[in-house]
This record gives sequence, structure tokens and C-alpha cells, in this order.
Amino acid sequence: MLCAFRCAGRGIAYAFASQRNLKIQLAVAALAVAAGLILGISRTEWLAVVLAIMVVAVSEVVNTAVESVTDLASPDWHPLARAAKDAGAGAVLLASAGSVAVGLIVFAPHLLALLP
Ligand SMILES: Nc1ncnc2c1ncn2[C@@H]1O[C@H](COP(=O)(O)OP(=O)(O)OP(=O)(O)O)[C@@H](O)[C@H]1O
Repeated sequence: MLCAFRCAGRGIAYAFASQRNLKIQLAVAALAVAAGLILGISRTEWLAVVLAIMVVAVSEVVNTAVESVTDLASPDWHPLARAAKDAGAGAVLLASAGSVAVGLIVFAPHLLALLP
């Protein structure tokens, strides 16, 4: 049980160390949380924001796993290696696009309400 947490933590740490995008996404997530606190978003809106943040983070960590296994299995160019890496990148893109949509849906009305 302890090993499961330690190994999972190592995997997340590796993803953070190797993926520059994950650091940028963490900064954006911190901004979203700060905006949520300042703007006083509702419980339901927090649910959407937390889910959006987690979906992006999960997709990046899974993409890191795909990239590592692909590099191990196919260090040389191969169409299946390309398909695997492209699909992993596609998953991150879809998750990021969804989180931008969630951010607009949640925060735009609060920000518009601040306008004079
Ligand atoms: N072994 C390979 N065979 C075929 N195509 C590859 C291979 N490795 C990478 N590619 C192609 O190059 C693209 C970029 O690969 P790369 O390993 O740089 O991934 P990346 O998403 O840029 O990773 P990172 O975010 O860690 O820089 C892949 O999406 C894929 O299309």
C-alpha cells in the first residue's frame, strides 16, 4: 500500500520533471483557483474547475507514460511509435481545450458582472 503511493508519487514527479507543459498547466491551475477564491464561484462551479484541472493533469501524466514506453519500445522511427505519441499529444490537446471551455463558462459571467 505504502509502495503504491510512493511509486505513484515518483511517476507524478517524473512527469513534472520531464514535461514543461505540466509546469505551465500547474501555473494556470493556480491562477484558476485564485480567481475562483477571489470571485467567490459556487460549489458547482468549483466542481467543474477542479475536474478540468485534474483531467488535464491526468492526461499529461498518462502522455508521459506513453512517451516513455514508446521511446523504450521504439527508439528508432516507426509509424506506430508516431501514432502512439500523436495520440498521447491529442489526448492532452482535447483535455486542454475542454478546460479552456470550462474556464470561459465559469469565469466569464463573474468577470462580466464586475464591469461597470
Ligand atoms: N520513434 C518515433 N517514431 C516516429 N515518430 C516519432 C518518434 N518519436 C517521436 N515521433 C514524432 O515526433 C513527435 C514529437 O515527439 P516527441 O518525443 O518530441 O514528443 P513531444 O510530445 O514533443 O514530447 P515532449 O513534450 O516531452 O517534448 C511525435 O508526436 C511523433 O509524431
